[in-house]
Amino acid sequence: MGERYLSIEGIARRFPSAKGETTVFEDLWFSMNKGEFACIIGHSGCGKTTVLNILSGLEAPDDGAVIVDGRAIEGPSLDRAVIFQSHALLPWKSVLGNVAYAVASRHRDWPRDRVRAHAERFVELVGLKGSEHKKPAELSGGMKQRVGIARALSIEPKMLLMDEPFSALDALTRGTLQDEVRRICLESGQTVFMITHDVDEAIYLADRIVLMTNGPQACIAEIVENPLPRERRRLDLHKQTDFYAVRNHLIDFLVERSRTFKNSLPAGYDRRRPSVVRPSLAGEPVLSATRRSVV
Ligand SMILES: Nc1ncnc2c1ncn2[C@@H]1O[C@H](COP(=O)(O)OP(=O)(O)OP(=O)(O)O)[C@@H](O)[C@H]1O
Repeated sequence: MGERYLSIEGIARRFPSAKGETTVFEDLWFSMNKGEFACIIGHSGCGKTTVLNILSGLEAPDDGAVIVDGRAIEGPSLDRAVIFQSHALLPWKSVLGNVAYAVASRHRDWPRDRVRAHAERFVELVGLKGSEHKKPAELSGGMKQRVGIARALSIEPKMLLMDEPFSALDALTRGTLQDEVRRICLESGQTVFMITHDVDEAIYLADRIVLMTNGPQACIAEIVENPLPRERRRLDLHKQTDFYAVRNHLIDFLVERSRTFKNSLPAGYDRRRPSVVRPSLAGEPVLSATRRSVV
């Protein structure tokens, strides 16, 4: 990690509404380095999916820009793969067929056997070897989500964009897939931006957690740096010294400060530089701040 990969620069999104126009969010600033894993947390309607759509290139911001690898996003790119909560698989194609379809779109000059071998590698990576000839209708929710993950990973994107990818799964499958995605992302050095409502999931997966205030006119309240060591195991999280410090901080934000934050902004608050906080049992240091204190 280290080199800057993505910069969100002052983006806003507005939609027509009964009152004329609603600003969902405005003046969002956030940047990510290559290989970083960021989660975004905020209440329903604050605009998380809209931000992700803008990062994918499916939507354009009304103000501001997103720069990736030095260039403004102007549309979708195979460099940025999206994993949705619903799997969006092609129902008439097999597991392997769904993945191979993505590979063939990425590598139009590859012969069929090379496409197939590449797709097989990713089907195996997500633990679906043996089910490669099944159609989506024959798969459980967890298996379908694995196909979606294999399909996104198979095009070897520079960035993964994930919209609550595990939320529809049972707890056991969710945990296993979280482990696999974390391992694969760490090994591949992919940059990941993920939406989640699950505080524990964010603490397990993310290097940094972006906290959005409630909408409309949502903004980034704070960037939370994860104090846990990067080498961490899901089942040991609760034994980590700072786990409860960061967990309490996130829950406190969701319960209270996401609602009140905008009304208590100090004069001169600079949205370009939201506070950076690293919760710890040893106190709660604000690493950089444009406001005086963190509750
Ligand atoms: N195409 C659209 N036209 C009009 N309003 C829209 C459109 N897309 C999103 N919105 C509105 O923008 C707001 C933010 O939507 P978005 O789905 O980004 O929120 P979210 O934070 O992802 O919510 P959730 O957590 O429930 O998925 C909502 O009020 C939604 O109704």
